[in-house]
Amino acid sequence: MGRRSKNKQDVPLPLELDQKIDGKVTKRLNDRLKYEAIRTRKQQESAQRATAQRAGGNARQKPAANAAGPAPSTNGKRKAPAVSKPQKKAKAAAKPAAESENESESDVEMAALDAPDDGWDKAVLESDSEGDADSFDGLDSDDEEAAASSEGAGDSDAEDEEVKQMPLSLLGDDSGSDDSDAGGGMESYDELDTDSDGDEEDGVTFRDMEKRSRRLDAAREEDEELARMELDEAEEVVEGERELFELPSAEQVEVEKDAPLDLSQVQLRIQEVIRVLNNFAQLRDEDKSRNDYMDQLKRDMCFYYGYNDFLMDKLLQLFTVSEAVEFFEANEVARPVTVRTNTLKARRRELAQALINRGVNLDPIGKWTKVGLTVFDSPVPIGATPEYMAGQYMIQAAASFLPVVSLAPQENEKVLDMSAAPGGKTTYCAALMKNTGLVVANDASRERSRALVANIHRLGVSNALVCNYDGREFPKVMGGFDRVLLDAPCSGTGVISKDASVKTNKGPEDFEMLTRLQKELILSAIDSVNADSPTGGYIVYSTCSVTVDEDEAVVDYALSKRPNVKLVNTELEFGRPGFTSFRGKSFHNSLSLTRRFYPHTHNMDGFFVAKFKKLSNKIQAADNTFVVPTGCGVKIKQKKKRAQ
Ligand SMILES: C[S@@+](CC[C@H](N)C(=O)[O-])C[C@H]1O[C@@H](n2cnc3c(N)ncnc32)[C@H](O)[C@@H]1O
Repeated sequence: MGRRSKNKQDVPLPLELDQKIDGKVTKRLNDRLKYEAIRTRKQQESAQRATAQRAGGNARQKPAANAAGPAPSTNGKRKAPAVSKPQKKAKAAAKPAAESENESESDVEMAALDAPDDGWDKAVLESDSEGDADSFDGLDSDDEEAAASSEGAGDSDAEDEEVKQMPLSLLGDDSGSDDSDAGGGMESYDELDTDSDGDEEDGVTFRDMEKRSRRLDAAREEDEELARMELDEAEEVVEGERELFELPSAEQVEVEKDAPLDLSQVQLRIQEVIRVLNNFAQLRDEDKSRNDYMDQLKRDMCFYYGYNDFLMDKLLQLFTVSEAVEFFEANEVARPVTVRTNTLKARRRELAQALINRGVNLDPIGKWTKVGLTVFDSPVPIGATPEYMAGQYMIQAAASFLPVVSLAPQENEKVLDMSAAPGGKTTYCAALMKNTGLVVANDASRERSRALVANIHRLGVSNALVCNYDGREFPKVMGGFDRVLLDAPCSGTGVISKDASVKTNKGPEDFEMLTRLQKELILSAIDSVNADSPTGGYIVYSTCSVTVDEDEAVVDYALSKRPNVKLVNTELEFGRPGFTSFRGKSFHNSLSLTRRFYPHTHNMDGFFVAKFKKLSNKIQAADNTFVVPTGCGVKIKQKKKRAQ
């Protein structure tokens, strides 16, 4: 079973349901408990502030509740906060480290709690959003470019309105495609403020807004700091009072098999065991080994998070125990919904405006992509807007952009997407190639290819050819590609937040079968590329799995079987280097050029990307002959190398 993820984009559940899912305590509930005391205190503060303001006082008062220390628990004793340090870290890590500026769910809640009670800011925000539709209607792309190029000189109401609605980060980025940047856009609210007569008529200027906003930010930061201090203090007290943690006896373990503890108790034990493991010399029980603690931890984490033993073992091999918890926690939270602008049909700025007009709350994904948007919430189904129907965007996970960014297909090239359905990457390739050249979109599954064809039509792709071969046969069907993408079938351990069944539905045989297939496919992908391509000669291998067996081990196998390729830089700006050794096994040093992406560090699906350059179409065989490999070990002998 395990904990279930809750999509930030979902309609919020009623509180009672939200707190208990599958009868288990969720992290959300823990967060709520943690912040309950703070919320109560803030309400008191707010009331005090209002009283002080009514009495003519201007100064921000230090909250009395805080001066008195944290709110006492019901039994009058200080209690440890419900959320562990590892969880706090996980929460912080769930913020996109590399680029995105999304707030985590509970951060958003905190921000809401911090909102002043006077309603002023809310009123301003509401009136802004009411103006959305008018301000963007009729703004065609020419107007938009003119507005952008006049940089700050705009004095029309429409421009003022536009600036109020658009996220600042979009204002400075008018590219709409990966390779162009029209620049322009307003730089800051200060500039805008120079010509905001219309707003002054309403008694509110942008400068006012900005000042108020800064004051509120400062107040919020102060509050957050106080809350942090309180929590740390409470944790320290508990730390000091804590008794030595004892592992359950063998009998207790047996009893728990039939009558498991409730989730909050298991969660506490997980925290305790991690605390011991992280300070083993000091906190261990002399009679217990590290393995004893690890065994208990695995049992508890399997139960708490709902993984099978096999996958739990595999994942624990990847991370330290603390980081493993961060990974598991991140898998309980849905990744942000992201869309890719289809630059064959729209520019990102225009698309963003159209969606904002529909009340969609969005932002660019990050600096690394000029076509991605994160959708925070939407009053309309994001997969059913007129813009979606018109093919202006694809709903696509941010991590799924990465293999295509790395592949970097060029105009007029011949590109193979070896396992293409449902077509997120095929259609991105076509867009980067501006519908020129040829994209062969292959997938072994005819069933899945229906969605591929539908997406190709919807997005207006006209340079794609769809086929249904087993990728392992491909070199015998067609070859000479400038670039090949192999987004391989995999176990999906990077996308557990989307598909929790991955936690339990794979065992050792599945991994064996998958890795064999991946190894055969990667050789076919390499053999399908023309090393003499004037513009390319590249292969990108990607998976949405984080296991080394499916990632580095497959790439290392390819390097050993195909000495006519080498790994090159993925050209991706972030991501962790791949492993060059793992559990006593060494991989080729160049594996450090591959990139790993994790939900808990990058707030995107777990992904792996490796990029090869093919150096020659032939390889030298052991018997000194040169062969042109054609995938899966089928070789055509070439003439013997002349004796030296
Ligand atoms: C990770 S998905 C591909 C996702 C796709 N690249 C995208 O971005 O939308 C892997 C795909 O591999 C296909 N597949 C599985 N075995 C295959 C094989 N032997 N040859 C080609 N495709 C295969 C599956 O049908 C599945 O659609």
